Amino acid sequence: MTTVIKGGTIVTADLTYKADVKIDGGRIIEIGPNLSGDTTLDAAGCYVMPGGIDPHVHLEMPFMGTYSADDFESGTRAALAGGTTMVVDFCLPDPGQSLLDALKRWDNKATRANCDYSFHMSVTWWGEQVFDDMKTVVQQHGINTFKHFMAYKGALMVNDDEMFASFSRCAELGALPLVHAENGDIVAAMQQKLMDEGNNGPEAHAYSRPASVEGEATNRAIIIADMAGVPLYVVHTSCEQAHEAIRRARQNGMRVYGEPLIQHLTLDESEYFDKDWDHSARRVMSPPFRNKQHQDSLWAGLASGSLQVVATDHCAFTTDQKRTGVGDFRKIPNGTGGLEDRMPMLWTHGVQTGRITMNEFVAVTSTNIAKILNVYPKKGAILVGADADIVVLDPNKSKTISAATQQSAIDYNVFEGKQVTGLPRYTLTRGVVAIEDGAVKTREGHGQFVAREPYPAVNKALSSWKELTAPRKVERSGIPASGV
Ligand SMILES: NC(=O)NCCC(=O)O
Ligand SMILES: [Zn+2]
Ligand SMILES: [Zn+2]
Repeated sequence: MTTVIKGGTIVTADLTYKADVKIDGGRIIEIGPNLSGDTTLDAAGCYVMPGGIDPHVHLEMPFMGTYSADDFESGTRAALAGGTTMVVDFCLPDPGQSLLDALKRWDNKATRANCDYSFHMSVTWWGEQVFDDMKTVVQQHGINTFKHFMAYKGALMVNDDEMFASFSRCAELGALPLVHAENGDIVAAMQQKLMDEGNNGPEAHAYSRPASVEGEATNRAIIIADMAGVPLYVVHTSCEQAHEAIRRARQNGMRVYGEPLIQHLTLDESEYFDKDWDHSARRVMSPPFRNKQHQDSLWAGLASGSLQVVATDHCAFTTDQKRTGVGDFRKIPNGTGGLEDRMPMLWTHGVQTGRITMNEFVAVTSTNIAKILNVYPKKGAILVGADADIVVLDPNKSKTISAATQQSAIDYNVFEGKQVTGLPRYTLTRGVVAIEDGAVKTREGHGQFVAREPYPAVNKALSSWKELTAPRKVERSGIPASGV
């Protein structure tokens, strides 16, 4: 059974042209004019683009004494409704737990996914078992990325020596380390100080995590990665200080990638000063929202290429869950939603305002991360042979974002009331129509795990350069006698 997407304009990271797209067996089999098939999807007036890839989600995440409310079913349904066709979640081993045991749990949770997915592995503790498991994870489980939390002291945080050991192991295995970059020691001290002073509301969450603690940690992670001879991906880059460290490293020839979130690009710190406790607490996430100057820096990074990916860090908690932190902001579960809204918000605030082009939109929502994760062109491309993960975006279709009509399981939306234009007419996941003009036709369990090979090229280049420039003993003749 073939499907043809007819009459649209194909928009990829580097090309814009009119053509039809023919699909069979979940893949693109032909691109060209006047194609016909068993089923026709009308794309007149629409842009036919690679489906979005969100490389940063936490579905049913065990965190801060609870679980994030969207699981792989509701989370991937929300993703598809917004034009995202692949998500990457973070497998989180408990302290002392083997990486492989943790992975079994994540494999079980993900069986309900409506779209394709993959996993990053988190390094939450260090020891011989983790060292050994990392190899198995890369070589037998299709995971080539390892996440390190520099924050959440006493829980997920790892120290510099552990990071250096893990980054070095990544270098050997052809894997890419990821970091949540905030100085966890300073955050913990600032949190205590604020509480001691009676500053216990959600705004204190933001006060305890200023941009400088993110900038310092980003720079430190970059130096550690450089010493280990490995590329680095910095998740949820929210401020100029972190962006500046990434920009400088890239100018110095280091392979460092930065990932702003749609929340940081479009929402600011004023949300934390709202008189309504619930309103502010619902927006508590780490790093917190910043001011307009930081937002301008992030937008400039996307336009100039110093930042490469827009994600969501979708980690949604209900109002009831957030209320655990009444009287102590440290107990408010950290995280916000965004999976359904990333693409429409970025189209509206990025493409429509002229901050980024349509092609840059495709690059930062799909193609760049497909390349970074080593799944291009299976994902992130409109090419013959690629998976038919496609969004047919209608640039004239509008809606007002509202919790009342969203797919996410939570009872509010941080973008509530925002008007967005540019919505999917169709979202296809491996050739199957999941969204049709707002109607949700997702199939629970349709999603498949996407295995990712290690990266021979980048890591080989870095290790060759490292070897070439390594310190060498100077051989000397006629060494003078010791002066003692
Ligand atoms: N970002 C956040 O506040 N929650 C999710 C966990 C993380 O990514 O740090
Ligand atoms: Zn994080
Ligand atoms: Zn996260």
